[in-house]
Amino acid sequence: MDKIVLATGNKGKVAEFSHLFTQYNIDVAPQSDFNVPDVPETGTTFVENAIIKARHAAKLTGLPAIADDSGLVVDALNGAPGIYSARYGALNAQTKPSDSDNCTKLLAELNGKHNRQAKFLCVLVFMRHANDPTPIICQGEWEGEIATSASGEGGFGYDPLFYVPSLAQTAAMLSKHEKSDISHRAKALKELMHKLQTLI
Ligand SMILES: O=c1nc[nH]c2c1ncn2[C@H]1C[C@H](O)[C@@H](COP(=O)(O)OP(=O)(O)OP(=O)(O)O)O1
Ligand SMILES: [Mg+2]
Repeated sequence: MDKIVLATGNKGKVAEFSHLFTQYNIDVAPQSDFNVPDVPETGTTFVENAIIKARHAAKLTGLPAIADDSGLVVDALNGAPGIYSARYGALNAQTKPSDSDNCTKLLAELNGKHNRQAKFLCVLVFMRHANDPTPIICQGEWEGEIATSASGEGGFGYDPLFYVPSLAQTAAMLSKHEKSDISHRAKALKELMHKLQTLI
């Protein structure tokens, strides 16, 4: 199969995917290798935003593309930040918040709330080309709780706040191997690779 472009500008995702892809015989390169810029995520669902990103990268490179749209869904916040996870802690629409801005905002919103249940969601979309009318869509979930303070140095995004009760650790305290065994992204990719192999 052709080289596949990974339609994300997030270095944390790229690092996880490069580890995850080692178990599959597939040639994947991040969109930065082709100078593909970020595209506005104007959808109202994870699926729409993943399709927007995959289509954009496929269009600019002429290659098949895989995009990841993911986020944190918090029960006590009625599912927020959800598809807005990357923009959650922004002070205005122009500036992109840091991971730590987003974590600070999440802790403030949950201040005093008893229910800390949450899950990470990951939607992966594979498009054979920019006009592919039947993208392959897969989804993975990872259940956890939002801690009351950050811990751990690994991972990215909300990982320092995402507490996994069965391991008694936050996602940021796990090694990349441990996270790649159980994460929402790993689950979605497993399903995607299974579907792709039955097609090739
Ligand atoms: O495993 C994860 N561990 C911690 N945080 C995570 C994870 N997975 C997604 N997240 C957070 C990061 C970001 O705040 C949002 C994704 O937003 P999302 O638009 O999909 O990605 P992004 O804008 O960072 O890069 P891009 O759109 O180029 O793929 O959810
Ligand atoms: Mg994004």
